[in-house]
Parts: sequence; C-alpha cells; structure tokens
Amino acid sequence: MAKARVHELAKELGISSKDAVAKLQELGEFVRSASSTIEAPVVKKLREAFPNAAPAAQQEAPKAPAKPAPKAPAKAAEPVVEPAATEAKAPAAPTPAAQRPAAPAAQRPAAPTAQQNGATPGSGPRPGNNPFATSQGMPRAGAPTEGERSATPSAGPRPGAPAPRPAERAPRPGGSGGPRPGNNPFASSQGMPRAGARPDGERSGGPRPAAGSGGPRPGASAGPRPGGSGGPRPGGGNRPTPGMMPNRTERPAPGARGAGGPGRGGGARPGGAPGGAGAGSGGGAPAGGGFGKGGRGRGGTQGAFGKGGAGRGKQRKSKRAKRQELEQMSAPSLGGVSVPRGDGNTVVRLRRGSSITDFADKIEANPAALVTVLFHLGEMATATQSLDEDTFALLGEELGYKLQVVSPEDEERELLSSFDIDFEAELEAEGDDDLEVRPPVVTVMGHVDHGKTRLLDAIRNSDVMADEHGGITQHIGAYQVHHEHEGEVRKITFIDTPGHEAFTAMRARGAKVTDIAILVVAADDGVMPQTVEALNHAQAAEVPIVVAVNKIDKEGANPEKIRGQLTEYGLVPEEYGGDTMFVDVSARQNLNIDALLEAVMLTADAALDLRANPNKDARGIAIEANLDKGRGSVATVLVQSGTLRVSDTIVAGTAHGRVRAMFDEDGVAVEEAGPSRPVQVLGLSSVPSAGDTFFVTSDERTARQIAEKREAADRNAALAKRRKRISLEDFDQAVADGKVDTLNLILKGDVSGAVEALEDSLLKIDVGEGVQLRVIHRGVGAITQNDVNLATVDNAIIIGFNVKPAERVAELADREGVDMRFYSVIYAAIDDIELALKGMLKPEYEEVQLGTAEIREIFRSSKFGNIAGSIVRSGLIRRNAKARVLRGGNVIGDNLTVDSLKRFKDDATEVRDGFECGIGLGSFNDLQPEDIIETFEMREKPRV
Ligand SMILES: Nc1nc2c(ncn2[C@@H]2O[C@H](COP(=O)(O)OP(=O)(O)OP(=O)(O)O)[C@@H](O)[C@H]2O)c(=O)[nH]1
Repeated sequence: MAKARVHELAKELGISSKDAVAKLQELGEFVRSASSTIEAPVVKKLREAFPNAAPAAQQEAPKAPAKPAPKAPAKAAEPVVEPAATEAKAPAAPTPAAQRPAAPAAQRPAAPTAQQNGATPGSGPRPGNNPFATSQGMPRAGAPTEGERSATPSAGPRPGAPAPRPAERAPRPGGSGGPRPGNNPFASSQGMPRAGARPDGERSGGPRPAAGSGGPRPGASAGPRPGGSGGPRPGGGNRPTPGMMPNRTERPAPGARGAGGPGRGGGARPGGAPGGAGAGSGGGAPAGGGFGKGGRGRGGTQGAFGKGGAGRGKQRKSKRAKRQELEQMSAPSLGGVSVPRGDGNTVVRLRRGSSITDFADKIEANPAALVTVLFHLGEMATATQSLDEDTFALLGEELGYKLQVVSPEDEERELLSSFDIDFEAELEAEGDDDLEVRPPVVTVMGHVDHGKTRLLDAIRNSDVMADEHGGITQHIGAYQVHHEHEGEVRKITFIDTPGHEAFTAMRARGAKVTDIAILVVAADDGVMPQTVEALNHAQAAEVPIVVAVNKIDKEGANPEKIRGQLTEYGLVPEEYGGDTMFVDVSARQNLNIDALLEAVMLTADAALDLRANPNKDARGIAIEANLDKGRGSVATVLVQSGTLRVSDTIVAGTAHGRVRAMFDEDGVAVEEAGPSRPVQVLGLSSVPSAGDTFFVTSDERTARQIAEKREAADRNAALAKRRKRISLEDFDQAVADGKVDTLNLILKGDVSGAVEALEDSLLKIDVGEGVQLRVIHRGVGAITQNDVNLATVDNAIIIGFNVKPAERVAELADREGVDMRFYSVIYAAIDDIELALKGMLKPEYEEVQLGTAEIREIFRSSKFGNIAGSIVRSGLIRRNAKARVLRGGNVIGDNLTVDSLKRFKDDATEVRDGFECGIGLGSFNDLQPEDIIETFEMREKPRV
C-alpha cells in the first residue's frame, strides 16, 4: 500500500493507535490522528520503532474457518495483553521477533485464564468456541489491539491441524482470522511465548513456523503455563518485519476480523469483537502477537471495549470520539481547558450573531471551555450570547482558526441556496432575448423646502395619460407617469417618498431601487447642506443625477448660481461641457416639467441599460408598508424583474403570504405588474420594511420558511450589533484597540444657538494626539430616525441638547446599538466628551429600589430550594431583579437574585403591590416568615 493509515499500521504492529501516534510524534513525524495517512518511509520508521511487532500474523492465517467467535468479552485477556503490549514496544528484540521474549508475556497472563476456562490447550484451538478465551481476550480498553494479537496463538485452533507453513499465507486474512497463530509463524512466535518468563523466547525464534502448529492451539499456547505448549513459539514468529504487513491490508470482512481476533480462528464472525479478546487470551501473545491482527478488525477493537458486534455506525463514532479525545489531549490548554486547535488557517464560517455555542459546534469543542478561553482573553460572554465579529476574531486567532462572519448578502445567498434559489445564476442565464426595456425608477432628493414634494405632484399631474386612469389618486409610495419621448409614450416610475432618507434607508439594506436621482435645488436659495448630503448619497450609489433647478418663477431666482455651485461638487452642466443635465423648473407653475422628464429619459438612455426579463416569477423590493385596520398588511412593492400576479405566493423580508389583491397608484385593481411597476399588495402576513427584497416562491411553505429564517437571522444580527457600536464609555478602549481614531458626533438641540455653542465648545476640546473629534451632523429639532441611521452608518454618538427622540426613534437606536446622550447643560456635555476622549468616562450606577415583599410562609422544594410564599408590600417584585433579605431591619442576605417568581403555579415576570407570590432566591435558603425581601436594580446614572 502506498500510504497507510496510522491505525491500520498500529493494528499490524499490534499496538494501539494512540501509541502509534505518540511514537510518530516522538519520532518527529507530524500526524494529527490515528486516521492520518503516512508515507512509506514513515511507515518504515514506525515499524522499526516496534520491531517486535508481529504483523503478519493475520495474513498468514490460514483460512481457518473460524467459528464464530463467541462474543466473549473476557477480561481475562487483559493481562495478557498488557504485557504483550509492553513488550511489543520494548526496544528490545533486535532479533527476530521470534526470539523476543515476548513470549513470556503472552503466556503469562493469558495463561491463567485460559486454563481456567478450561481452555485447554486443545480446546484452545477454536477460539471461537471458547467463550472464555474470548473473555480473556478482552484486553482492557487501553490495549484493545493487543488482544488481537494474542489471537495469534489461538490460531492454533485446530490443534490437530497441520501446522501451516509460514509460507502459506492465509488467503483471506480476514477469514482466516488471520490470527490463527498456528498458521502464522510469526504470530505464534510472538504470541506464544511461553512462559514468557523465560526469555527463552529465544527459541521461539524457532523459526519454524511449524511451531505454529505446535502452538496451534492458541488457547493452549496461551498457555498459560509458561512452559506451555510453547505452542507458539515465537520463533515461528520471526516474521519478517515490515514486510509482512504488506498485504495485511486486506482486511477481512468485518465480522471476520473480529472473529479472528478471538480464537483467531474463531474469528470470523462479527461477534468478533469478543473474539479479539479471545485471541488475546489465547495469544497471550503479547508482543508479537499483537498483530495477530486477527482481533484487530474494527470489530475486534470494539469487542475489546466490550461493545462486541457494534455496527459500523458505532464504530465510526467511536473512532471519531477517539480522534477528538486525542486532539483534545494534544491541544495545549489555555486557562486550564483544552480545546481543539486550528492550524492558523482553518477557516470557520459563522453567521452574524453567532454565539460561542455555534462556534463550539463547528470545531467540536466544549462551549464552556471556549467561554473560559475567552475569559482569559479578557472578554466575558456566555455560551449563548451573540458575539460580534471582533470578539470572534480574537477568539479564533487564539485558537488557530480563521473566523469568517458571513456578510448579510452571503447569508441571504446561503439561505436562498438552501431552498435552491439562486438569483445570480438566474440573471446570468438570461440572454438578450429574454430582456425587455423597462421604465427607469427615479427618486427626488434635495434640501428641505426646496420643493421636492411639490415637484413630485407636478410630475404626477403631467402624466399624459392621466385622464385615462379614472381612479382616485393615492399615495402608495411610488407611481408611474407616461411621458412622450421622441414620439413614443414611455413610462417613468417615481419613488414618491421625497428626500434621501428613504433612499439611504433602502441602500443601507442593500437594496438598489433607484436608477436616476433628481436633485432639486431652489434657485432662490442655492446649494444647502442636505443638497450636498443628497448628492453624496447618489454619487456613492453610483446613481446618475439630473438637477432640477426649482422655483425659477420666484424673484431673485438665480439658476446660474446653482450651476456654478454644483460644479464644485462634480456636477458639471452639459452646457459647461459636463455630463449632468440641469433643467430649470417651477413646480408651482408646472414649468418645464416635461423638459425635466425628457432629461430623465435621455439620461436613462445614455447612461443605463434598463432591461429586465418580464417572463418569470417576480422579484423586487418593498418600498413602503403599513398595517391597515381593515385590510391588514398593505405593502407597496416595486417589481424589478418578472411579473407579479394576484394569487402568487411571495416572501418580502420577514413577511410572507399570497397576493390577495393588487392596486396601482390610482387605487385601481390590477391583475399583474411587470418590471419597474409599483403596486400595492394585500395579503402579507406582516409588514415588511422599506428596502426588503421580495420574490415569488413556488409554494407557501417555502415562503414561510424563508421568512422565518430571515427573522431569526435579523434577530441574531441585532443582538450582535448591540455589542458592537461605540459608546462614550468604551471609546477609549476602542481607540486603544485601534478600532477607531475619531469620535463622530451628531448634535441635535432645541435652538440653533445652543447647537452652535455646543459645537464650538466641543471643537475646542484638546483631544490629544491620535484621536479626532468630528461633528458629522448637527441640527435643530428632535432626534430623528435619520440621525440614528447616520449614526449607524458612521458609528457616531448622538448628543441631544434639550431634545429627546420620539419613542420609535429611541427603539431604533436601541436596536442599532447607537449611543444617545441627553443634556440640558452644555458644560455637562462637554465634560463627558472630554472624559470620554481621555478614557476616563465610566458609567455610574445607582441602586433603584423596585419593591419589597414580606415572607408569609416557607415552602421547601427539593428542586428549587426554599420558596418564600410572600405578599408584595410595595412596588413590585420582578424576576431576575437583584434582591436582599432583611430580618428585623438587618440585612441577612445580599447580592441575591430573584431566581424564580410564581403566581400560584404559574411563572410570573413581575408581581405588584398587594399580590401574593412565591419567590425563590436561588441557593439562598435562610428564609423565615416575616423576613422582608427587597428587590432593586442598578441603573446607569444619567449625567446632567
Ligand atoms: N414659488 C415657488 N414655490 C415653490 C415651488 N416649488 C415649491 N415651492 C414652495 O416651496 C415650499 C416647499 O415645498 P415642498 O414641496 O414642501 O418642499 P420639500 O422639499 O418637499 O420640503 P420638505 O418636505 O420639508 O423637505 C412650499 O411652500 C411650496 O409651495 C416653485 O417652483 N415655485
């Protein structure tokens, strides 16, 4: 065999895999486990390291018909085995195996048993038969293999049998139970050593294979008695060392081998295992015998462990378990625990929001051990807590793994591919023939009050086919207008949510909806902050821009000034030699709206390839959605490719369902919607978010499963994020870790004077070297969702001065892990920022009492300890709250936690004043009636 596996070789050599691996490592060879393959030179090395081994045994085995080996588990064998084992390893025996004294060992131990068992020599023969034999065989776990070796001796099985000549090799090793020592000269030699005691093994050397015969009965040989038949003379054994192994490969049928083990002969059947044992006993052939291989079949090994006859599955499992055990043993320990290590390049992919347990599953480690390792790395986390990417990277690096946190896009792709959905492949497969021109999708952006809304209205009213609609205009988040372009009526889709907020929010979700952006700039005002923000967003998304210079009807309008200003931002008008189209319009007076639409068409035709395949299931994006009292979830979706039809089953983000009805922007029911068509969809299970992708699935079950999986992924991601964003308290740590070097702030205040004063003062703070402070956005008014989105994107902290966020915004910030701070005194804000920059801002906590309860009665529970039957006297008692116990005004138990809280038999989250409840304080059991349980929580002290 060109390459051998360690465990196979170990079997041959009659040693345990563990020993073989250890030896190889000692010899400087790198082997990971018993199933590793090793090259010929290494094989040789190992053989040389175990010169005594009596490999061939098996092969030689005559085809002893083994009788089914009894499943004897015998332990008796043990003794034998062990000695043998040792011997085997013994450096000694330079001489042919035969000589090896091994013999002694073999005999010894085995002997006794064998005999007792009545395994007379003769009987010995059929190993199979002799239960005892087997039993003996049973080497103890440690030395399973050996057992097998011993087998050899037994081979002798049929006593009478003619001694096999060494030459003849058992044809089928397996069958033969190769083991039969008798047959195998070598084997016998080893195995049989009689009296192990005497070194005479020497003679064993006895070359004659015949010996084998003598030895035949293994059992006999086992000869407990030293002198024993001597059956086995080792001599026989002298097997050629390495050589032998050659064919050993052949492994007998599983069953067979096992059997072999035993009586070697007995071998044959599965029962094998035991057999192996038998062998052991018989063999007693320690050293050499080892390889009586007979036993060593897989079955044999198992047998050794008392699992005779285990099925393959089990075997595999045990192998895997062994390998793991081995790896664990060889793994260096950190913090007192051992975990399997990677080689520095082992890649482990995890989803966002994965926990230590997920990681542990992948590397087959104990989660608790990983928690310990992480702890030693200075991070605290529970096994089930979601970790962020940095923490995983830290842990992975320590353990030699390359951790890759799957990106949301990959995650989505993987999720879909698990349902056999692959949109990329679908797109690639579409040829020119499948694609048809679709209308461009346009978003209107610009500074506050520059006329976005008004312009969208004007555009809608300009629809050349407006009269034909006949419906009642509705706001559904998007609409289509018809425009006559070069004699042809073409459609343009407008996203009816002005401003870049929606645009950014969708982009943040990875959705690319907009093909073209109309940037509205009031000609009487000029380029303003949000104008710049909007154009930055559009440019970042590589969306071509058409500039609408609005309000040209107004006095003081100066369209040229706008052109000049925008040139500075890279938007060079065509008339100046650039490629951006500027159109002067008046939304109020409906001036030049057509020209604006014309510019949109021209830009689309010039810069974009707007085509899609309408002849497939629909895919698209949810633009907006809400819950309607009467109609349930109402979502406006934009079909991007394919055609959406009523009664299609769709999944949109985490919502799914069957399309019950569809309406257009005029409230008219439609049956189908093709590419670039926005429609309102009824029938979803819940409300998708703007920017969620949607697509049609083959059946409702798939839609539901995808939605559920996405929901779980979102939840995990949210959990992971929560730990990730920056907060003032950990800013210094983030700087120290090299994660940030800039503290980004968003300032919001009730009056502009305060915001400016705050910004001025902040910028005067001496931030020291290596750190910067940047105010990325400031504004007057409440903290909005947009502020939080911006903070999310730029990892900023929001400072609210005399303003608060709306509840929805606070929730979003919490979900996104954005740190918001509120102040009413400028200096307090400045102090905090200054301290944060210096790394000195630590949160301050204060104790806030939640409530008290008086104990009325104690219930003893063997499971939960003592439960205090109490009545809440003030406030409330909340599960998991911190608690202390007061007796006569003295604290008799502190730092406790309300571990369990029940109202009658039911678990309760909190119980209020005046109600009775059962309170469990974990292991604190020193409770008496009339004690007072006081509960409280630690709240971060607001800084003012
Ligand atoms: N004279 C004149 N006024 C206009 C024109 N377009 C819009 N306005 C006025 O400008 C004001 C703001 O218009 P909106 O359309 O609400 O502006 P907006 O950009 O949507 O504002 P926000 O929604 O607050 O961001 C309104 O009073 C409009 O009547 C125009 O072409 N000419």
